Amino acid sequence: MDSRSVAHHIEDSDHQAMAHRLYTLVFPLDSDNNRVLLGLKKRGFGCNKFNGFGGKVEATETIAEGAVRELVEESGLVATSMQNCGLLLFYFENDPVAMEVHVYLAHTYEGTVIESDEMRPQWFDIHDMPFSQMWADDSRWWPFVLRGEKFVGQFWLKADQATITREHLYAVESLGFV
Ligand SMILES: Nc1nc2c([nH]c(=O)n2[C@H]2C[C@H](O)[C@@H](COP(=O)(O)OP(=O)(O)OP(=O)(O)O)O2)c(=O)[nH]1
Repeated sequence: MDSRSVAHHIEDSDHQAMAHRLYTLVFPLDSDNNRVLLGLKKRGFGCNKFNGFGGKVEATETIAEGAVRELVEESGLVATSMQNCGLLLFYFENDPVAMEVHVYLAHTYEGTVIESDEMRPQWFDIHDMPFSQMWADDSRWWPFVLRGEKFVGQFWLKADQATITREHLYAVESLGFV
């Protein structure tokens, strides 16, 4: 069990004991213009989907460090302030390892947006997200972001990694355990 995992704080005894692989997911916001930067994933897991910027947390870094690193690698932006806004847990059919995704909003950042090998960045209106080209769960929890609510979402998926068979999504006062 990864000691950085926060899954044991989630009241779900069936899943607390599972191994959790840690990921980050960062959404740079342009609040003045109500825009968010997404990237079209060009390869690998989630190919051809728009998403925030993130990936696996490496063994030698904290989750927040991983979030900053993945953002700069995939978008060119260096976050100067980030807020942890959500926690997503994905359980795939026939997979003993759950995905634990730490979601952040980047309110300020430096640098220039660049296309990377992995992502083609594009700004979107926060009220007009390309959900048909995003992961199926994203349209469920994005409204929490719009309302400024922190959230925890647990999603159970079929082995096709797309079909949600069950979900438990709720607002939390704090993600202080993260
Ligand atoms: N919005 C959203 N993001 C998701 C979902 N599922 C999921 O893994 N992600 C995110 C978490 C990570 O940011 C990203 C997956 O990480 P990755 O496989 O690209 O990780 P990586 O860059 O380290 O991988 P690699 O290709 O370099 O080996 O996708 C989902 O359902 N919705």
